[in-house]
Amino acid sequence: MSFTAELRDTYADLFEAFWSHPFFQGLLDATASKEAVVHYVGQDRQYLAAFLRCYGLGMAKAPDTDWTRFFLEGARIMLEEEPDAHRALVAHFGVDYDTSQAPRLAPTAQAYANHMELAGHDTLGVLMAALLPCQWSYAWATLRAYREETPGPDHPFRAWFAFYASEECQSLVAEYRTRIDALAAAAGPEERGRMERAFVDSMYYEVAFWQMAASGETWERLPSRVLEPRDAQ
Ligand SMILES: Cc1ncc(CO)c(N)n1
Repeated sequence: MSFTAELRDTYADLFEAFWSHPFFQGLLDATASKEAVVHYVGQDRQYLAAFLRCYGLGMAKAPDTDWTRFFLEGARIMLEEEPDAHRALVAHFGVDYDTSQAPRLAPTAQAYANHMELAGHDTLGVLMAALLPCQWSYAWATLRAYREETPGPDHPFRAWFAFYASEECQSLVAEYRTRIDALAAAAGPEERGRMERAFVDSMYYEVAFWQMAASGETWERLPSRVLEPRDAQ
């Protein structure tokens, strides 16, 4: 079995948690609240900016121009096409995409971005393993949505589902997997272990990102005793 097929198998529970999270299910049955969706889009916009910086770290590691082109194409899709998927989410609530920006990443989203960036200071294989869940979880879950209960033409978030389930996003995942499988096959057991860890942590953060959106997590929502510590005893 390939490295990524083994990851899929071993961490099937995380894929299921991603699918069944109430926020994703709320997008699927179109019951997600305006507040949660707008919070999600504001955070995700900044998350994607962080992801693009990781593509920059990948470019700095590219062993040849084939890899450079891979990162370039991934960045192009993220810059030019993914924002339209976001627009489709907030448009349903009459919210303008450009005004749904968050001033900064919430703790969970920041932790995820930090994790990916740190992986960008390890090997190309570790970086790729940390980036894979972003592409894979969305492409997998939206394709499953199409197979199980196709978001129809009247679905308010149809364009969002259609983007991630598209042939373009599916083949991007396939390409990520081919490249990661080759890197894993060439890596020693220690590096492969770090690749697995990087992947699992990102999968965990993908589920946590839904929770961040659903709960409206921000730094400001920390309990007041943390923000305003009492005098030291
Ligand atoms: C947090 C997160 N993960 C994955 C994707 C898919 O690109 C996204 N837009 N946001």
